[in-house]
Amino acid sequence: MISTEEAIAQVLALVGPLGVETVPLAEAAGRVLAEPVRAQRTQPPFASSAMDGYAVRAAEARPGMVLSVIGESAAGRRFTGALGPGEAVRIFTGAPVPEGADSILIQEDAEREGDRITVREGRDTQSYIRPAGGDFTSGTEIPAPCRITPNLMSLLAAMNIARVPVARRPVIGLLPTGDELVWPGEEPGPDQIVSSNNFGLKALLETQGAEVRLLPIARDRAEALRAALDLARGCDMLVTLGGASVGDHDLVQQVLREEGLDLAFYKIAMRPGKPLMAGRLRGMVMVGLPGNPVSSMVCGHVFLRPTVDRMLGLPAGPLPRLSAPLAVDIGSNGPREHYMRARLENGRLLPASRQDSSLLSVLADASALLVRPPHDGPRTAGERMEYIPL
Ligand SMILES: Nc1nc2c(c(=O)[nH]1)N[C@H]1C(S)=C(S)[C@@H](COP(=O)(O)OP(=O)(O)OC[C@H]3O[C@@H](n4cnc5c(N)ncnc54)[C@H](O)[C@@H]3O)O[C@H]1N2
Ligand code: MOO
Repeated sequence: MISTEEAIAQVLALVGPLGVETVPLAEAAGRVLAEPVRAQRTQPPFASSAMDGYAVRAAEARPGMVLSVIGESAAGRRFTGALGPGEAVRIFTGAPVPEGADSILIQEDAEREGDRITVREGRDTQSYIRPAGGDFTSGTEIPAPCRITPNLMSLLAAMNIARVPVARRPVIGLLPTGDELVWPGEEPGPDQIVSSNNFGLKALLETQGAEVRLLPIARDRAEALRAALDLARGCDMLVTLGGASVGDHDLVQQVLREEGLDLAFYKIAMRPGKPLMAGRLRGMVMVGLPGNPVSSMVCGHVFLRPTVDRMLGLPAGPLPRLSAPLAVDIGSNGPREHYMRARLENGRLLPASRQDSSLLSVLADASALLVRPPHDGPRTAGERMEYIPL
């Protein structure tokens, strides 16, 4: 059995970035910017007012001074003249500051009568002028690669970048296997359960930026697995679910080897996740996840999230870990690195009392995976331990 760290490195070595496509800005959210882009304009394009009020000369806007209002500058419609001595221009937020003005007198500090304003006592003396190019200037670069967050979307739009070069999304086929499985909404037979792993993983992979193809459930027969393989044609990655262990009906490895699977590894020192396998098959990366529902999801986090990142051209490696003190004493660990379902409570890590890899209710309640090295000795409450936030 290889270590989890070694297994992550081996899976990542099987994949690379998939290439670039251009999408309209409105479709770029959540994608990965694949190439640097440059601002097509300067923002603001002119010195603009940050407040509603009057454009004035600061030296003249002293308490008690009377100024005459000679026009108006609104956002989208500027005042075309220039400001002379003793003059003010009515101005609104976002409007261009007229020539000759160097300060905004906010309207709360001006008393207006007809075309005249009087400057009030104790006026706010901030200039309230946003300089041209104060946000960004034409040619400012957004470096790549990076995820296009909602905040970055606003910036790209403001920069007038209407078409965005993004990483092609990896297409991932999810193949549930097992005679016991039915789809959600179906009526399971007396010995059957609802296939859940593919739905959890679909959500996980889509959140990470992949496009998921839900393949039909393959029954525990070689022909069924072969037929499913045909349906996976065109995928960048095939993820099989279940059938990975040593039972008589665990056929995935045997059948896929017959179909050309070049296996990189099988079995890792990880709990849950021991029977994990990975390799290459018909131009796809193949990852075989264990069937136990929590094993599937934990392996999805630990292996598939970095793999999707790599295919998107992002920096990829083991998930970042944080550390926190333990809330309780825990006994020693066995030979596999243990990813314990845990909750963070008042900043302390509390492992769930039941760690069986079939318990989805425990996983759904967890906010962290407490990671214990192989053969870790007993630990006492208060000791700091590493965890992966979920
Ligand atoms: N003698 C041994 N038995 C087992 C070993 C072992 O080393 N020696 N390893 C155990 C470990 S650890 C795991 S993990 C499981 C993995 O088994 P498989 O990958 O072969 O998975 P299945 O046998 O097909 O299913 C296991 C379990 O998970 C349920 N399952 C499967 N697919 C789904 C799905 N899509 N949605 C929901 N639940 C699913 C399935 O019904 C079983 O209950 O093997 C241990 N055994
Ligand atoms: O390793 Mo299995 O994945 O513990 O349940």
